[in-house]
Amino acid sequence: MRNNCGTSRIVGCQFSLHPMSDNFVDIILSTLSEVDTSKVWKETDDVSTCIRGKMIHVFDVAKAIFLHAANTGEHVAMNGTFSIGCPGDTEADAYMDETDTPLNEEKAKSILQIAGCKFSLYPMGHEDYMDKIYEQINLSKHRNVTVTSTHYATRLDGDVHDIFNALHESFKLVQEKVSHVTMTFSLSANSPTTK
Ligand SMILES: Cc1ncc(C[n+]2csc(CCO)c2C)c(N)n1
Repeated sequence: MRNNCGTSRIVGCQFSLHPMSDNFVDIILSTLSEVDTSKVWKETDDVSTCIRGKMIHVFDVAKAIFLHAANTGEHVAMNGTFSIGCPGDTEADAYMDETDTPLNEEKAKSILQIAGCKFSLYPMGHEDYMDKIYEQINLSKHRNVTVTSTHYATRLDGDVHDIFNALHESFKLVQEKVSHVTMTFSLSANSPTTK
């Protein structure tokens, strides 16, 4: 395989939560503490939060954080980047020995929330990268979300569980073929702007 730029299968997600509320500090901090992050490495600063570990837990935690924040009813935005196979990532502190049971699904599944999402896949160092991207955009159409193309991104509308499922599946399938992949996303819930 020519994609040998990374051997580790640590997944990371660097993201920021932006609640459009006077109460933003409480919403960010309580969300970060309410969600069970014990199966991922986590670091928060004034700009963003980074979580790292097994793919299943990184997606579980990212989804739960967005759902808990949106469940306040406030207009909440979340932007971030998922990454896998980054040559600079190290496995040492990445919680790679955890079992595969996601810790937040039980609580999160009862939260029903509609959202809009724009995502972009970046399969790194691959000549056929546009084919890899189109494959996933086409597959998204069968994942219970409305798919629209827009400049530099694909828009997904629907339930947050279905949106995260589509993001997770796209990311998982691409990294099986391309070692180093990043995926950016931008989510918005409870926006006063109708589409
Ligand atoms: C997920 C996430 N992590 C960190 C920040 C940065 N940040 C902005 S306000 C605030 C709370 C008070 O310091 C923090 C940590 C963010 N926006 N979203």
